[in-house]
Amino acid sequence: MGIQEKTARLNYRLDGPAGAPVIVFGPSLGTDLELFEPQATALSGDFQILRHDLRGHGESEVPDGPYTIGEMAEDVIGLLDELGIDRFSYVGVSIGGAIAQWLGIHHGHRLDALVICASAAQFYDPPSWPQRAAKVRSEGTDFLIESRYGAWFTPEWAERSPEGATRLLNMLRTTPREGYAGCCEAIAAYDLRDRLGEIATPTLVIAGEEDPATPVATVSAVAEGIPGAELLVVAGSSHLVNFEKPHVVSAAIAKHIGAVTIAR
Ligand SMILES: O=C(O)CC1=CCC(=O)O1
Repeated sequence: MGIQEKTARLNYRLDGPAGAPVIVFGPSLGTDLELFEPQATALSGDFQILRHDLRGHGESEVPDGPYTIGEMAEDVIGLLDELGIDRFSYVGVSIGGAIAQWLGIHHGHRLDALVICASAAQFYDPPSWPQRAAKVRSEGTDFLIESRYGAWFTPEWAERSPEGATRLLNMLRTTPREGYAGCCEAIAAYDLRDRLGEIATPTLVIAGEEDPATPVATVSAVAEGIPGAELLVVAGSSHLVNFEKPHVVSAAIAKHIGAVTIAR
C-alpha cells in the first residue's frame, strides 16, 4: 500500500475456543458478518471463527470511496495484527472471495487454507459497476432488492425460508450508500486473472450451480488458475451458497480446513 493509504476499522465477532485454528470469514457486497451465522454455529466447536464486516458495510468504518480489493484485504490484515493473530484460514464469498485471492497472493506465508465461494478473478461487466455505484450514491440500495431473488438466492429457497431471505435483504437495505458504492468501484477495477498461479495455499473453490452473478464457468476458472485447487459445485443454490446450502458448505469447509490444521 502507498504511504497515504490507511486501513479501515472493521467490525468483527470472534467465537470458539482460544487456541483452536482461526478461520476468518469475509462477506459479500451488501451483506454483513451475519451472512456466516450458519458456519459460526456449525464450526465454532472446533475452530475460532472470526467474522468481519467489510469496510463501508455493517458496523465497520465507512471511508469515502472508491475502494480497492487490496485496501479491503489490508483491512483484514490490520484487524488480525490488532488481535495478535498470525496464522489463519480465510473463507470469502463473492467480493470476500476476491479478498481471499488477494490474501493468497500477498500474504500466503500467514495462510493455512483458503475457501473461495461464488467468486471470480474478474467480475462480470466491469464498466457497469461505476454506474451501479452512482445510482446507489444517489438513490440508496432499495432498487436492488427485487433483483436479489435469483441473483442472491433461488426464488424456491426464498419461498421455503422467507425469514432467511428477509434477513439477507435487510443487510442490503442497511448497507451505507458510500460503502456499497466504494465496493462497486473496487469490483470495477479488480482483475487477478494473471496472478492466480501465485497462490500456493491449499484452496477449495465453491460454486452455486444456479448462480447468475458468478456462474459455474467463472468460478471454475478460479479453481483452474490456482495450482492444486479443488472445485465443489453445489446443486440447487444461487450466489449466497453458504447461506442457501449451509450444511453442504459448512461440511466442505470443515473437511478442507480441518485436513490442514487439526492434524498439525
Ligand atoms: O450482489 C451482486 O450483485 C453480486 C456480487 C458481486 C460481487 C459481490 O460481492 O456480490
